[in-house]
This record gives sequence, C-alpha cells and structure tokens, in this order.
Amino acid sequence: MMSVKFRKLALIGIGLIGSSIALAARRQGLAEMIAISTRKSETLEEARALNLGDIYTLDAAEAVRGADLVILCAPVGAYEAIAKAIAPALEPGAILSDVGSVKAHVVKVVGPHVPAGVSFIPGHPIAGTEHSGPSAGFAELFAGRWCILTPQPDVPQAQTEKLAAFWEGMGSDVEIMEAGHHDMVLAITSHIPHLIAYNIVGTADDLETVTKSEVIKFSAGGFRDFTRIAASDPVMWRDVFLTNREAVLEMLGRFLEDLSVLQRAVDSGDGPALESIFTRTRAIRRSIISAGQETAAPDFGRPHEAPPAPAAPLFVREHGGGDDA
Ligand SMILES: NC(=O)c1ccc[n+]([C@@H]2O[C@H](COP(=O)([O-])OP(=O)(O)OC[C@H]3O[C@@H](n4cnc5c(N)ncnc54)[C@H](O)[C@@H]3O)[C@@H](O)[C@H]2O)c1
Ligand SMILES: O=C(O)C(=O)C[C@]1(C(=O)O)C=C[C@@H](O)C=C1
Repeated sequence: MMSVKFRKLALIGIGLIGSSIALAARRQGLAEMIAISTRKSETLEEARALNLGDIYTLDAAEAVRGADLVILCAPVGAYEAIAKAIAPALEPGAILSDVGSVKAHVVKVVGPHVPAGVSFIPGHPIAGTEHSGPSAGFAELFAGRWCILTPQPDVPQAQTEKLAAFWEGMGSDVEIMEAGHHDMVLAITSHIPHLIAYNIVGTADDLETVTKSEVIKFSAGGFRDFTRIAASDPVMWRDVFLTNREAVLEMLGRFLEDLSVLQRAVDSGDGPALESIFTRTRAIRRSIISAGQETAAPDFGRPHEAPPAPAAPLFVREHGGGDDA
C-alpha cells in the first residue's frame, strides 16, 4: 500500500464526517497540518475545543490557501456556494475532493468552478452513523468501509492514487466509479432505505395519534433499527433527495413494484411466494457478512450495519464523469 502525507489538509465543514477525517488523518499521520472551516462560529469553536485541527477559520478561501488536499464535508446543498468561494484560492497541483452522498450533482455544481491545474476527484465514504456535528466523529469510522472515488476526466492518475492512499491510510477500501452509476447504486442501498425509515417511523407516530394509543413504546428490534436510521440529519438527507431525484425516483418505482408483489402474496395467502422471497434475502444478508466488511469494521456499540459489498461488474474502472452534464 502506497503511503502518503499531505502538507495541508483543508476540511470545509466539520460535522460527523469532517471530524472523523480530521481524527483519522491525524492519528495515521496523513497530513502535516489540518485547516478547518465552517459556516457558523459555534461549530468552529466546538471543533477547536475538540482539538480537531491546527487552523480554524470562518473563511473557507483562507482555509484552502496553500492546501494540497481540500475535502468538502458540508451538506451537498452548500457545495456550489463553497466552490465559488474557494475557487480563487485553490492552489495549482491541489486535489479537490468531497464526501457527499450523491456524486453527479456534485460534479455538475462544483466542476465548473475548479481552476485549471486542480485535480477534481469527488468521493464518498460509505460509512456513517445517525449522529451529526463535530463531536460525533471518531477516527475508526472508515475502517473496513468502502470509499468510492469518481475522478474527473484529465485528472492525472497519480493524483487519484494519492487520494486513494489517503483513504486507505484511514482503513478504507477504495473503488473507482462513474458518478451517475454511483448515484443509482446508492439510491437503492442507502437513499431509499433512509426514505423508508423516515416514512415508517412517521406512519407509526401518526397511528399513535389516530388510535390514541401507544405504538412506538412497544417497538421491538426491527422497528428500533428503523428509528436509528430515521434519526439521521434532516438537512443532509433533504439535500440528498433534492440532488439525486432521478435515480431515487427510478429505484423507488422498482421498489414499489416489488412491494406490490409482496402485498399480493400477503393478500392471497401465498406462503410459498413469501417464503421464497424471504429465503433469497436471508442469503444476501449472509453473503454480506461472509464478504467480511462488517466484521472488519470495529463495533462501537452502535447497531452499525455494513453496506453490501458492491459486486465487481458494477464498477467502471476508467475515469468517469461523462454522464453528468
Ligand atoms: N452522515 C453520514 O452517514 C454520511 C456518510 C457519508 C457521507 N456523508 C456526507 O457527508 C457530508 C457531511 O455530512 P455529515 O454527516 O458530516 O453532516 P453534519 O451535519 O454532521 O456536518 C455538516 C457540517 O457542515 C458544515 N456546514 C453546514 N453548512 C455549511 C455551509 N453552508 N458552509 C460550510 N460548512 C457548512 C458544518 O460544519 C456542519 O457541522 C454530507 O454531504 C453527507 O452527504 C454523510
Ligand atoms: O450507518 C448509517 O447510519 C448510515 O446511514 C450510513 C450511510 C448508509 O446509508 O450506509 C449513510 C449515508 C451515506 O452517504 C453513507 C453511509
């Protein structure tokens, strides 16, 4: 594994993901200096109190000046404004990346602001929790988890390798993917599961009002797992659904078709159909466990599920980016 050390890492946004990068990069010696910038002074002060970096500023352009690695760690809806603000201060030779949960939108809104000589390599660590803010981070978050990189055309291979080495240094397995493909895959494996969780918890709460009885109090394991996901950051997830609309709607259509198959099987009392579907999904869960990512990641006492290990044919190994005009 290639080892890497950046001179100055600039993190724009310092919530769960930004603070986890700061802690992991420092622990693994991946950056000599860490500059942190946030929009609100309270968040910046929280980051300072947690000793997450070396430089703290409300001015994102100041944070990126002289940085050889810049990672946007804010909600995706804030990216365009941040990109405009930092563009004049980005150094030639620097890598500009991000951690956003959607990728084609990021390419579309940030791409046009990236100056010549700066390598734009959007990224997405497939790791997280339902917690947010600077105190939510922990250095082990990325260990044994995928990080997807979507290098843009004209980015030198060596720059992508450097960024991959950075994520590998934090314990991740790196895959290169085309942005539009990323958005389709993540729509079904991450975005729709969150939509379902938000919905089911909301429905149960509504039922409580309608039936004037306690519903959520009696929730058992399965529902509790949904409540964890449904506690995820509302602003971050609002932005995901606003910016991955098409892929989410396409996958939601397929999901609803399959749900109506289940509905018909329940309605008609079709036991063999139900058993056959449940047997297939049980095998998928078991294959995820045996693929190893779940056991490789440390258990922090949170009911932390690993994402399904993406199957090899899903990946485009060449540089992507042509889909996202
Ligand atoms: N939470 C997860 O599970 C997870 C996992 C992978 C990727 N992501 C992505 O990581 C990014 C950050 O998510 P998070 O979970 O760390 O969120 P978070 O709410 O914990 O932190 C976001 C941080 O962004 C900053 N911020 C907000 N608006 C800003 C603005 N306009 N300008 C500058 N900074 C601003 C603040 O410092 C805030 O603390 C999002 O784009 C999200 O899609 C999240
Ligand atoms: O474990 C969780 O709490 C998560 O929701 C993490 C999760 C996911 O869906 O797997 C959420 C959003 C991301 O962009 C990446 C990871």
